[in-house]
Amino acid sequence: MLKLILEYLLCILSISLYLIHGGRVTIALAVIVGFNVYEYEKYQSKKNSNPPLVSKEEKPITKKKTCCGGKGGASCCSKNNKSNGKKCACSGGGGNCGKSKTVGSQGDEKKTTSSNVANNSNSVEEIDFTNAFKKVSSKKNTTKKSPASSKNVKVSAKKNIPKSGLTVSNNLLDSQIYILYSTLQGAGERAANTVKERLGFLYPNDLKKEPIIVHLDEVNDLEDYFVNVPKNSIYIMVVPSYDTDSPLDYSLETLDEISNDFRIDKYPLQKLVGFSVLGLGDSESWPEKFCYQAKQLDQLLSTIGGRRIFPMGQICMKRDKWGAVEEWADLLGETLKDNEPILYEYDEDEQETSEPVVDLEDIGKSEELDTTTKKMVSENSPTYKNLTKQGYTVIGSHSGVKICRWTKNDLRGRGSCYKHSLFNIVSSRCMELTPSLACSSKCVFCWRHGTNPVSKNWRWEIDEPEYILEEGLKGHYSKIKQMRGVPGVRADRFQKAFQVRHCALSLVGEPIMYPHINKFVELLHEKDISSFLVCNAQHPSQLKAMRKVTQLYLSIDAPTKSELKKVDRPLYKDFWERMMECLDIIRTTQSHQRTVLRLTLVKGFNMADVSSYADIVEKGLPCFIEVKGATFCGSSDGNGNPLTMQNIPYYEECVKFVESLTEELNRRGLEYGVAAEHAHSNCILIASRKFYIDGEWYTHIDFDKFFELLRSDVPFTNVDYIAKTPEWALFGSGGFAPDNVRFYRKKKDRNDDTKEQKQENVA
Ligand SMILES: Cc1cc2nc3c(=O)[nH]c(=O)nc-3n(C[C@H](O)[C@H](O)[C@H](O)COP(=O)(O)O)c2cc1C
Ligand code: SF4
Repeated sequence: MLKLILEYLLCILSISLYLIHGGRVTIALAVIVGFNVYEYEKYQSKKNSNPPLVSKEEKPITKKKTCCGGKGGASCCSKNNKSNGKKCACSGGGGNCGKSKTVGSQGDEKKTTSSNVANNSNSVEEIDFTNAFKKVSSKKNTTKKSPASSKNVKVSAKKNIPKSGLTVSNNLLDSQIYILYSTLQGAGERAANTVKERLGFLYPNDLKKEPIIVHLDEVNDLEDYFVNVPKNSIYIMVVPSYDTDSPLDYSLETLDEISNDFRIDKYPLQKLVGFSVLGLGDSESWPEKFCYQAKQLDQLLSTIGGRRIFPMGQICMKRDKWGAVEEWADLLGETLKDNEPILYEYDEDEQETSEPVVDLEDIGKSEELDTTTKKMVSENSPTYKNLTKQGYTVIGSHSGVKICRWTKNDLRGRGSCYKHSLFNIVSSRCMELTPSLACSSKCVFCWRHGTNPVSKNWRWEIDEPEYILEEGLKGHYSKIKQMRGVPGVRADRFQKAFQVRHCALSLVGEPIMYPHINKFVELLHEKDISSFLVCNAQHPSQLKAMRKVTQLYLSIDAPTKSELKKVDRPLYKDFWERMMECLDIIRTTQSHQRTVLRLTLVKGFNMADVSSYADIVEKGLPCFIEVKGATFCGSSDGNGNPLTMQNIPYYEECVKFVESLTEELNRRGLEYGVAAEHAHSNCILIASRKFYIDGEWYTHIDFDKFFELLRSDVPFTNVDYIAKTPEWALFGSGGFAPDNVRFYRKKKDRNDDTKEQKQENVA
């Protein structure tokens, strides 16, 4: 206003002087006035774009952002547009507001983008959703960018995350603390317990809620933990680092995926009150990579919106004393008591991406793999030691072979496994092998859970199939050789055992994940070794691409989405859709194969809903349905297995289940019948009636015919290499082969049987 009056007076003065002096002085005066007005404008705009930096002592200003949200029409944005030449970051729709990306869901007016932080430079804005942190200073909005700062701005704009701010003073002690830990050998668990104990001293006087400890491997849905963060929580992450494959890899992979997933909120951890990471490592043996995974985790948490409330601890397990863990935890506790605002900074320069992953779908191009890719199980890794201790021979870096108890049994003339009764596999000539020790599920009944690597994608070095087969056979034969001194081993069977005829591709992990699975099966067939491939129904594209196998299994561990999630704890979010797709594939593309659905019954988990199982069978129309009671793997040895003996069904319960399922299938017009059994293994076979010829079951395999057909290059189907099911294997006959001697333990009870079964796997 004052400026206008001044300009008005000056104008009158100029005209008067012009009339008096004839123009020269007037021109000079007009130039002076114009210059001053210009200088004044410049000063005002500079003042607006340089808010004072907020010092730690200053109280954060909690005024909300001044953007119109669309209501202010042109006036809101035009000023900023004029001053810096950029679009307004208003998320509202009206007026002249420029369009820009908003973070997360629409209409959440508290969410701001980095660009609105940059543009509304004379306002003070909120930078998170929880009210735990508020932005008090936005960095200066430079119009001329140096190369470094332009890189920053670019990353920041892409990330849409504020670069710095102060938290509001909120009471951290009100939060629920989760201590999430990872471990392979136990130090991580011990450290997490120590942190819990030390923070526990603050409860209930200071801390309102007792800290909760969580083993990351036992979290059913890890993604959910980081996307749908529990309200008012603090995550304290305790993690060791491994330069070999370790369980933490999966957590890092999940966080990395979250940060790159366009479908979900990019900053889900903004809802977290805060986080802190405690890294464990060994700086003497791994000086270059000391606590490197803790650092990656710390950065990833920050990338998806997490706010560090306490500096990352890095503890060397060799050099530092255990007291260092206590010290870190105590300091963290002290910090929680302190309500002073915390400076939050997002430093793009420090953001590193975690391990590159190779999508299983792209694996055909595996030769181009990054040479820095890790080994799945390297020789110096604790996983390797665990596996070898359990009797596995680790082949190369991702395959394993082990002789199962049935192979030993059969060598001693005590009978084969259920696959002998059902399909004619002789256990003493069977090799159990997996080309992928890693799996994409964490099934509750898996005896290996807790020690095998888990991943959705293949992200490791790849061994050649020729090498795996050669070394696998070597490993298997060396274990057979060891049996020569065992009492009761039959010389004829011992001799034949050195010519493997069957390969059960199951053991542990998910064999179809191995990128060269087709080549591997081909090599088996070249050696007249039949192939029994068991898949977890999570990799439809690999299943579709499978060439001929002797028998193709899909494990169906539950008939409904919610039960499947509970039993298999799959890593894939779309696990149900994947399973449905696999069922479609075996009904269509792979219908020429001998297809089997394997149902593993777990009492209290997946036995109740017979009708839903019938839906599954109807969708896949398999040749066979192999129903097997789960075996007890022990739940007390810390393998994360929640099953108890109460979850193991009795044989009669399995029979009842099979009969009702068959009845239901027949009621729907699907022609299936109960064909064979192996009562000792709690295993019963339902078969399609196309294997019931002239009043007799033909569920066995004619292996010679299979190889003959394979070599003839003539297309053939599942009914072209069948053999009659012998009397002793038929349902109701028990399934014990006559040329064997039944062996009873002296004091045999159900628990003894279970102990035995612990050795047996579900191959
Ligand atoms: C095979 C192997 C690889 C390791 N790699 C690293 C490493 O890269 N960086 C590091 O700081 N520590 C490394 N360590 C040390 C572990 O992180 C350390 O011993 C930690 O305490 C193990 O925790 P845990 O017992 O919970 O598994 C490695 C240890 C082993 C056995
Ligand atoms: S049971 Fe099979 S599918 Fe399930 S986790 Fe174990 S290996 Fe994987």
